[in-house]
Amino acid sequence: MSAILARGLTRIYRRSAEEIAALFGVDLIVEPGEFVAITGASGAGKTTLLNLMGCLDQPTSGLLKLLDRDGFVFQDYCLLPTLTVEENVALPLLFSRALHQRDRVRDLLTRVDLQHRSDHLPRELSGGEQQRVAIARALVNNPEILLADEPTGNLDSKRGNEIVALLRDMNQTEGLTVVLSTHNRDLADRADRQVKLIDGRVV
Ligand SMILES: Nc1ncnc2c1ncn2[C@@H]1O[C@H](COP(=O)(O)OP(=O)(O)OP(=O)(O)O)[C@@H](O)[C@H]1O
Repeated sequence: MSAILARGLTRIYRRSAEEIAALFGVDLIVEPGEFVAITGASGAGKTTLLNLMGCLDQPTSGLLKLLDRDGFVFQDYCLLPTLTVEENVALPLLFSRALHQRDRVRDLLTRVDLQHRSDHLPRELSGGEQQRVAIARALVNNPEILLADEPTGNLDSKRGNEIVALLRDMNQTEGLTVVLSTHNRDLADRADRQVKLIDGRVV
């Protein structure tokens, strides 16, 4: 079974009389354990595609099948400012009705090398550190698929490389399926496969 299967996936934004086809007839299969980079110029439809895969948005038409629960990482981290690092990572457990699994949270914070910062607030961390907290949070419910929209977009190239190395490591050691979008050619080259979008279509 594929991790992600999209057939004829289309998303049209309607604003009064205007229609913008952000994504048009996209066919895509991602196999379990793959590491795929979605590339393309600004406005090509990368965010639209990832939002659909993450069920943050609904397609206008087409078919989308997902193997299992997914975790989502945003370009601008989306951490809650008044919660500590540990509380941010534990937050999805609340919604999945799991008890606060302190061991799981601690394990993930160790994995992203932030075990010593668990009591800090997001504003006390650098951008790269905040993104590592966001990755730990996305993984806390043991998803099979990790979706990351420009996870390195706000970071310098050194920090960006560290984030991609971390995702690559999770992919190789735990078989996590990873789909990320990026403008950065070097980062895209480190994926198993690149899927390029031009004007909402896969080329
Ligand atoms: N809510 C919206 N209403 C109308 N048009 C939208 C909306 N969101 C996105 N679009 C349009 O859909 C197209 C695809 O946008 P999308 O954000 O998916 O591109 P992207 O490849 O992620 O771009 P970037 O690299 O700049 O983030 C663009 O033309 C954009 O202007």
